[in-house]
Amino acid sequence: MALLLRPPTVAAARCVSRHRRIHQPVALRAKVVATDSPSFSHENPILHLEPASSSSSSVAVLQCQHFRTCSGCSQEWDLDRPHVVGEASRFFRELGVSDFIFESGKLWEWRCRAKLVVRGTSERPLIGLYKEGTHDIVDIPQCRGISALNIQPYDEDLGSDRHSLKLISFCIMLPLSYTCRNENSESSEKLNALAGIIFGNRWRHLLGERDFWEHIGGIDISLDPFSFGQANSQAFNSLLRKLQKYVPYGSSVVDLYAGAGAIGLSLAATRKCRQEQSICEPFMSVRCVEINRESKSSFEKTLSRLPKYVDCSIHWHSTDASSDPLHWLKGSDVVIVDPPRKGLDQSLLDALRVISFQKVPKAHRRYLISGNAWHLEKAHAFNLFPGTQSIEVLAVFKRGPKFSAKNKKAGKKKKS
Ligand SMILES: C[S@@+](CC[C@H](N)C(=O)[O-])C[C@H]1O[C@@H](n2cnc3c(N)ncnc32)[C@H](O)[C@@H]1O
Repeated sequence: MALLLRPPTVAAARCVSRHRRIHQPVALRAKVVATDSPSFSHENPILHLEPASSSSSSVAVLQCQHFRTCSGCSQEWDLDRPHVVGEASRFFRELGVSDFIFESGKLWEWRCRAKLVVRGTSERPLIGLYKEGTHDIVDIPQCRGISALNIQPYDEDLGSDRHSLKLISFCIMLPLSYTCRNENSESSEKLNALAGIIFGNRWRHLLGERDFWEHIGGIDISLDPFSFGQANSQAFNSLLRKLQKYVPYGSSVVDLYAGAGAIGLSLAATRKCRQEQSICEPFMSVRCVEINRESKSSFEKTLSRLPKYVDCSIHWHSTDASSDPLHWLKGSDVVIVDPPRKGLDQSLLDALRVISFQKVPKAHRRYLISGNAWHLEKAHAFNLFPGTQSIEVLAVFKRGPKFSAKNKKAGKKKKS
């Protein structure tokens, strides 16, 4: 089999634990990237895993009047240090990562996207989340996570920042997708007065700016209502910036579970695939693989706004990443995997093991890092959902077994 994943390859996984209460066990979801050279630096401010000082904990308090009733948040104190971080740290230490780091950004009003339920009456609408374990709506006008409900509507004359626009487009449109399935219904006509409506699997733009743009990871990213979009753009931006440092210039990247291609396209733009690159420099390519066909138009819009100097081969593939995954791994130096919460598809996991270390006996191929097929190199955690027990971890894997500093020294001596 001709596999072009050249050793030593790096893989990075973005893991997520989404647990409402701290006593629940931690589960991690992974996003994988594979690269050739581990060049990276730490330029962003990083919160290391040291006990939080009393002064910092007194500052990072949720102070939300809905905390007891709303199911959105599960941690009221130390928002900059979710309890789950300790568990995650132990988890990664056991896997050989001693310098697990956790980065926290905006702690309030960080949420740019929210799916809220609308109930109540037209005189007194209730907009919020279900009460834990019920179908009762908790109205959350003073929510500290999103500023949507306090925000002034976008004013063409006065202007408004991107954040306001974003909140309006997503907080108004998504609830309508739930209440208005029939385009010809009486209520849908009434709703036509609003900005945009989602009908089943399509949406209609009615007024205002048609396209919604965010500047993340160094590029303008277009997201329509059907494309996956991260809830915390600022923290996602930090994650992307970190990830970019692990991807060598000129890599062949495959972005599996790509959504609208935010990760793949930001790598294409930032890993310097310039026209004027010399003949001996490697040529970068990016393939985005996504099952949701609706994301393609967002991908194409983003592509159209990439800087002119980006001159690498970039392709979109509307398909299931889990069917014939080897096809996507072959010829890739970097594999990014950012699956939905259910995690990586088994077929892809199998393919990653097969492609990474062909000599591992079949019986040992139980986990990505078992049998020394891959080893976990780094883990950077990001506070993507302050107030909850959900963190996202960019985990970097390299192909083959981990060599200790001692072994590395010995190897170098031998070479010389
Ligand atoms: C967590 S989102 C990640 C999106 C993107 N990486 C981002 O950060 O914007 C997971 C994406 O995987 C897609 N997906 C789910 N199952 C898939 C499959 N079997 N093959 C390809 N894409 C899939 C979903 O439609 C969704 O867009």
